Amino acid sequence: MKDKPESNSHSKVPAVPGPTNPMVTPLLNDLYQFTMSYAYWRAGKHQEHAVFDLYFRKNPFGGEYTVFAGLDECIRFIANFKLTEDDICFIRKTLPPSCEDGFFEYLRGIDCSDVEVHAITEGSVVFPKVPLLRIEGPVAVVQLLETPFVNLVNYASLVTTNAARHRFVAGKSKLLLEFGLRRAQGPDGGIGASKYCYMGGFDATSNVAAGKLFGIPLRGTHSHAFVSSFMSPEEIVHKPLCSFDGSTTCEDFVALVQSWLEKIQRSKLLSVGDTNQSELAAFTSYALAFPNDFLALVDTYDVARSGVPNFCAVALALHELGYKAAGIRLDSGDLAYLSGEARKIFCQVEKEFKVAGFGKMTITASNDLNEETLEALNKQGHEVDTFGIGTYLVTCYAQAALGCVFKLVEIKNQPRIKLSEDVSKVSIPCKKRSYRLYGKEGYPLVDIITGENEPSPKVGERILCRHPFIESKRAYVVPQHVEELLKCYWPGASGKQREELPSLGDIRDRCIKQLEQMRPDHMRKLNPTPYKVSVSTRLYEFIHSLWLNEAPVGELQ
Ligand SMILES: Nc1ncnc2c1ncn2[C@@H]1O[C@H](COP(=O)(O)OP(=O)(O)OP(=O)(O)O)[C@@H](O)[C@H]1O
Ligand SMILES: O=P(O)(O)OC[C@H]1O[C@H](OP(=O)(O)OP(=O)(O)O)[C@H](O)[C@@H]1O
Ligand SMILES: O=C(O)c1cccnc1
Ligand SMILES: [Mg+2]
Repeated sequence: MKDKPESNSHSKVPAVPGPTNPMVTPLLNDLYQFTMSYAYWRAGKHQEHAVFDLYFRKNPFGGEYTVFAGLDECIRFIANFKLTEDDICFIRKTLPPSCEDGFFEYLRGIDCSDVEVHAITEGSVVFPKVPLLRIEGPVAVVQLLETPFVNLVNYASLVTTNAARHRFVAGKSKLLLEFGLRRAQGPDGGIGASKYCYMGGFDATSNVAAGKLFGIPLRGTHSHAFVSSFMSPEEIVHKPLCSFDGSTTCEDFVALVQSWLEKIQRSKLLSVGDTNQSELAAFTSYALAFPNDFLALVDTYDVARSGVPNFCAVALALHELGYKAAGIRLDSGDLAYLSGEARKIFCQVEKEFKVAGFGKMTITASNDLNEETLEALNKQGHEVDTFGIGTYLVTCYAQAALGCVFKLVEIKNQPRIKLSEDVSKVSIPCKKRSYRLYGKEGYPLVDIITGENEPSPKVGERILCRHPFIESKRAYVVPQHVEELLKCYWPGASGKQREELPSLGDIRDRCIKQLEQMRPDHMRKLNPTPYKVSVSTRLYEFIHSLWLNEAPVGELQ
């Protein structure tokens, strides 16, 4: 994994760091992209100017929105696109021996300096059929970008959307931690999940490599292994603990904890019996290691009878020395009920021992959480402040893939269409522009796709927005604000101004802001209202004339 800027070997293109994952090279591709490339070359078509759109057809997770992610990695990929001698040698061995040498000479010379990429800004809320990226350039080169681009955008957008959905259910006030590395689909899945869950609105990750690579805040607690590794308090040999301000030293912190446990046990308000002593030893030992960040996993033996009282004894001992404990984690059982029980005990401790703020102790919950369990917890009422979420989040358990596609829409200035029995799969031809039109209340109303050379929609001017395929579906819109969606992120040889690639933090901010800006009925979990995606009248008529032109007329017998 690398993150430092590289000087791109070819002079015409600006320096952009390589892809995060060094496995992302021109060979991370489907074989058919190379065979097609050869066939274009053999036919003398390889330099023909082609335009492709990358888009998806259906929002994931039964929702009505998607967050676009992966653009930064796509631009890193093309900025550094170069086949090595070794790569060319391998392609030569792989293709049939009849393939002519000239093709390999051609491969040796190609880069993406004459490819132009327009894209929607990463972190934007996006909708089906609207191009996320428009890629144009020599057909044989752009063809080689299909698989890597779709690969870089698919999971990135899916998991960012999944994170955004978890954030939506959890609410703004909760802290969300991504704990998925151990369950992610391999190392790249793990790194990608951490990066894109942060982008989608998570606050931190447990993944140390992602913290180093992307500057994502790192957070963590401890596991059951640490608790069960202790047998008794006698195991703790190093017992002194210096007070928070350094003015005194408690020579036997283990005894101090024990004395606090006895006070808790004597309290009528708390009514605590014997607790598990090996658990107490583990907590005491952890507090000695991290007196400023003491957090305990309290569900190894019995949350209410042992884990929470033991935690309170250690936290009160730390408090006596001027420290503030960080909180508890629950990792099994009924999280609504147990978080409520823990909160009651914390409030009783605050009252009994007059420790201001103890009742507000942070409660973290984990264990197979997903949108549904978060929603169930909300319905029941709970006292959890922080959620640690792994498996369901990073594996995108509710939907395995976002069906992004990469379709040819124009070649040599000639619009192309892909027809299908399934109308939703018919591609929208031509090199296009797209706009988001905002209404009176400030919400986005509709996205409209137009031909490249049509005049743009204007604020205050009524425009007819048509469903791309269904004639009867259309609406007039008078936009209060118009935002052009596709921006130039890689100018190729066009000389256009290149958009800066924003930092991960800026993309995350954009994502959060865009999600908040959506009309609530598009965002709700149950039966959300579809957001409208439309085309201009001119594009509508053009699509349908091309459709009729290309579709053979059947004959009934
Ligand atoms: N109050 C609740 N409402 C709905 N779902 C909950 C609630 N509390 C916990 N859950 C979820 O219920 C599931 C419980 O998991 P499981 O049946 O494996 O039990 P467990 O508590 O993990 O048991 P074990 O002690 O064996 O680890 C988890 O997915 C968890 O997120
Ligand atoms: O549940 P997830 O959403 O995937 O979150 C991550 C899980 O990983 C850890 O334990 P692990 O699951 O490895 O052990 P456990 O099965 O004993 O809980 C942690 O305690 C969480 O339960
Ligand atoms: O820090 C934690 O509590 C953690 C990290 C990864 C997985 N489960 C829990
Ligand atoms: Mg678990």
